[in-house]
Amino acid sequence: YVKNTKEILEKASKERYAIGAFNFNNMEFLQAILEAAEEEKAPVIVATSEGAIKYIGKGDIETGAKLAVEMVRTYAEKLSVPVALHLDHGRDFKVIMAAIKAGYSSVMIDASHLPFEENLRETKRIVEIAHAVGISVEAELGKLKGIEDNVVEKESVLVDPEEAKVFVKETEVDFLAPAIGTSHGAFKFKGEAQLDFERLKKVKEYTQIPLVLHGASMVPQDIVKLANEYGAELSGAKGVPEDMLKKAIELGINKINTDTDLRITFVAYLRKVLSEDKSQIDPRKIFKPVFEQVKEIVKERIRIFGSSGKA
Ligand SMILES: O=C(COP(=O)(O)O)N(O)CCCOP(=O)(O)O
Ligand SMILES: [Zn+2]
Repeated sequence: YVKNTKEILEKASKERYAIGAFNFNNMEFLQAILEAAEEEKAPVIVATSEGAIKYIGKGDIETGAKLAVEMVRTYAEKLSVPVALHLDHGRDFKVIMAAIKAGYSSVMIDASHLPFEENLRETKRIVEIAHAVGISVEAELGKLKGIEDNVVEKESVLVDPEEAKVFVKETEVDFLAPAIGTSHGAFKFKGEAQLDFERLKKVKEYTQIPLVLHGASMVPQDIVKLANEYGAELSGAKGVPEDMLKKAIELGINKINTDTDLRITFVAYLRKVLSEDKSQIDPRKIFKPVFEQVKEIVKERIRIFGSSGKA
């Protein structure tokens, strides 16, 4: 169990590969992600958003954070690969404190919806507290398009590399998520997929710290098609193409947030299993083949990110 996420990201940054940061909301997704990392001999980051912590704790933040840490630590001590637990999109101070107290390896303070100076101040405050207890901090500059938790970002505001330089220097944040055109969910990009690689290059040059890509799911069309064949309505779903992910990694992305690809795989195969085995009522028999597929998609992502065999 990695005590602070910066450890594994600094190595990835030096060697120009990326580590997957896969979101989980329950035991089965966590199992699939950790099995995939073990089979790929890859360091891995597992992440819970604030919504995931509330879901795991049935509304009680302390319970959710504690249970997440216990589950991850218990599984991780049996594995040969490094596992870090990260708070994704921390916005509520109470939730960030609960994660730190429970023993998370890193926390994200997401104040990117605030003006620059306020984002800087908020981030600085969390960095001081987190660093005092030896854990790493992620922050975000610029805004993703699409729905971010309860904030609907109509227009994405891309990162300003000059601001990034000042921001990292002033806050001493350990890794940064620069907005370069991605958005959360299964419907990315208005038209053609495009990322602002020029900005990314400058942010890496100016900050020299590990960088994070949010909204990085690829939304595989074959799995979307399968889901739709079994009754889902996901037409028009679109993700980040593989060549763009690889280019982003070459230019300095070292942590890649992936949630939607696991969700689509889960939904497609759950629908398939339920429609093919109509008398099955044992959840273990329903979930086993479904999460086998979730594990496979995580392994595929780990291979694309270049972290296979890096444990
Ligand atoms: O960047 C990503 C995932 O991007 P993706 O949608 O492209 O997988 N994330 O930070 C995941 C955010 C999940 O938040 P919530 O649990 O509130 O739905
Ligand atoms: Zn995100």
